[in-house]
Amino acid sequence: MGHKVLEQIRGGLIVSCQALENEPLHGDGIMQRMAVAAMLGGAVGIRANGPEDIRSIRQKVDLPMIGIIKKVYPDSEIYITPTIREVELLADTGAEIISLDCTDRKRPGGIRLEELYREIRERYPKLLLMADCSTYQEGMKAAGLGFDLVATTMCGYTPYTSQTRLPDVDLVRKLAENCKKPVIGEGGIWSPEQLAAVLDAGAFAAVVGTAITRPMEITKRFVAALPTWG
Ligand SMILES: CC(=O)N[C@H](C=O)[C@@H](O)[C@H](O)[C@H](O)COP(=O)(O)O
Repeated sequence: MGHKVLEQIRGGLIVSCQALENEPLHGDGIMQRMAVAAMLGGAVGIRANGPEDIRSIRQKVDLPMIGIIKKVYPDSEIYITPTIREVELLADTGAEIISLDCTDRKRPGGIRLEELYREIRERYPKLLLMADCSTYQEGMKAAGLGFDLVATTMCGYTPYTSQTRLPDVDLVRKLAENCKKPVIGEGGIWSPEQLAAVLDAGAFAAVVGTAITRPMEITKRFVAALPTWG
């Protein structure tokens, strides 16, 4: 199964359709509609947050899904699929790929990434696992552990990486050249030109979220560009 899913997403655009509880587009089947729009627009996959959205999208969209659960624990900064509990919930949804934070930070309960990885593989051998990383070292480590896909998702979102040059095309290139796993360019892609640059740098596929599915953030960018008069 894994191989087929990878072939389906190769060279394509995956659209992230997420709205957290505090965001205007949360609930009411809106992410399902976003995902249908993305599919009709030519997306090859969908990234979604939480069992409810994943199941609802699945009813209308027959594309590979990257499932995550964003959950904040008091003892860790890691919030994308932080523990085995979120993996269990995601495995139940049938999402083909599960993505988890693989940054070099303390995990909830002090569990090490190696331990979590081993447990997931033992219990869910068929799942494809994607590593949301912020640096080259983290990506190489995840690839070495056996993650099926390595993504640049967290670049710019850890205290030791910077948002100033997203998308980090050089990071994509370096990982694609060295990690021997499909690399997913994700994070800060705002234009078709940037998407093309990420793929040109060797990404296997790329994820675009905010620039397509978060109208509040898109509006902010336009508003910020308004000339100030008077
Ligand atoms: C850092 C983090 O929490 N990233 C999240 C991961 O699921 C999402 O909020 C992003 O929208 C997603 O990665 C796509 O990236 P962008 O929205 O920049 O195209």
